[in-house]
Order: sequence, then C-alpha cells, then structure tokens
Amino acid sequence: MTQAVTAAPSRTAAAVRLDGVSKAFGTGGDSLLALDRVSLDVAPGEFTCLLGASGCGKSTLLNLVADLDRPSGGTIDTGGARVALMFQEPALFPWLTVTGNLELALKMRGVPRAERRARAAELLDSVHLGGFAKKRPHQLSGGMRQRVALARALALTEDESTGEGGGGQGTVLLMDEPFGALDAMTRDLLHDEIERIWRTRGLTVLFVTHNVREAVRLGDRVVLLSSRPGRVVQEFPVPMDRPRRIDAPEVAALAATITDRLREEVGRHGA
Ligand SMILES: Nc1ncnc2c1ncn2[C@@H]1O[C@H](COP(=O)(O)OP(=O)(O)OP(=O)(O)O)[C@@H](O)[C@H]1O
Repeated sequence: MTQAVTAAPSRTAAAVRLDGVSKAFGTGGDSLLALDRVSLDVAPGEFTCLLGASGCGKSTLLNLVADLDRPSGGTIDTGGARVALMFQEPALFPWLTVTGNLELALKMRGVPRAERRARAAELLDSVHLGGFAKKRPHQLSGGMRQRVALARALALTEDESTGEGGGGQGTVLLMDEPFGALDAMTRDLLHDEIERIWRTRGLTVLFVTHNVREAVRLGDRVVLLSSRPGRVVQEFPVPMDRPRRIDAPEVAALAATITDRLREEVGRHGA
C-alpha cells in the first residue's frame, strides 16, 4: 500500500538565514544588547541593503554572518557558502603591490602558487584595474583602492578545489559601508561596478549603508533596523528596473518614504 506522505511545510532555500539572532556585549549590569531577535532571510542572488540609525548593530550583524563573532541567541545559517567581508577602509597591505595583495588572498584560499598570478590578473580585469597590477595602494585613488578591496573580497571566495572563480550563488559578499568615504562621482561609478559584478557572478550581497538613496539605488530590498537594540522594523521591496540612477525621481521618492520611517524610528528611541 502506498502511504500518502505529507511534506512538512518547507521554507524556500535562503543563502543567509538569521533566526531570532540576538547579540549582547559584556555581562551582568554592564551588558549591552546590540541586536534583539533579528530574523532575516536573504535569497540566493539577492542584493539586500541594511539601513538603520548609527549604533543599531549593523556591523555587529555582518560580523556574526561572517562568523567573526558568535550570537548570544538564535541561529545563523549560511549553508556552507563562501563568505567575504568588505569594509569602508580598503585595509590593503601597503608594502605589497596590488597583485601582491590579491595573491596573498588567493594563497589564504589555498590556490596553488602557479595559478595565483593569472587568477589575480583575472580579478583585476574584472574590476577594470588591469593596468595597475604593479602599483602599491598609496599610488591609487580612494575609488581604485576600493576596487582592489572588492577584487580581494572576491579572491577570498575563490574555490581552490574546483578552480572556480570567486562568485556564484555559493558566494555571499558582506559589504559594510564600502563607499562611505568616497566622493559622490566615484561612488556612482562604483555603484555601476558592484551592480555589474553582482549580476555577472550571481553573488548574494548584504550591504550596510547610512545612505538611503544608495540603498534604493542598489537593493532588491531595503531592510530597516530599529535603533539599538537592532530589530527588523520594516522591509521595503525596490520594484524599479535596473540600472537605476541615484537621482531618478522614483529612487528619490522611495528614499524619502524610507527616510521618514527611519526618522520616526530614531525619534521614538530618542537617539
Ligand atoms: N566588541 C564590542 N564590545 C562592546 N560593545 C560593542 C562591541 N561592538 C559593538 N558594540 C556596541 O554595539 C552597538 C552596535 O554597534 P555596531 O557597530 O554594530 O553598530 P552600527 O549600526 O554598525 O553603527 P554605525 O552605523 O555607527 O557604524 C554599539 O552600541 C556599539 O558600541
């Protein structure tokens, strides 16, 4: 007799799943609750932007996803994805050339020495810096240094066993205000660049920013966190076609709606 099997309701696969994640720093009376039961699913290949008041726990959340720290409660599942983190400061080694910085990242991923030079060159080409391999970081502009930092983040997701380049749906790129220190024009160019790389490589991106228009320019979805302790207060899908212009009226209109909600949230907590 064939028995009917009722499948348990299953949630669709997420590239990153946070389930009731809390994070407290310190213990006892001095402890500080940075995140309070944050639940968030990021779909494979999705570009999700995180917004919130200063100190609401955005960087803490990225650090937890990157496994640099442990949550105090709840669970985080990245399903064995290769995860790389990129910051506002490029944090390149100043004594190494651009290629040297990338080769070191590839070495850390176990890429054999004989392959590193060619793989570094491919990565540099992908961020349009093919001609700058032998430069040192101080010889580059801020925007170029962030391109190198992006190439290095991709290098840190290279798969040494398959020889597969950094990227693919098994790759999660965590970006913590990566363009916050750049001028508006450079930032616009890098928005185009990260969008292109995200699309062509099929990356899953979790992007933290203070800039609401930047979040609407780039995100499939904008997730708004409350003031500390950070909780998800609202999510805004971004329906506009890509590529979007940061100064497009629809981008400005949605950014204004989100800013109003953010102000309300910050006001409520007296931050
Ligand atoms: N290692 C730590 N020890 C103690 N407190 C910490 C630590 N790291 C972060 N915090 C605190 O946790 C809270 C959240 O910090 P976090 O840096 O995650 O916020 P954020 O939203 O990224 O801030 P910003 O937008 O200003 O960059 C802050 O109050 C911060 O002071």
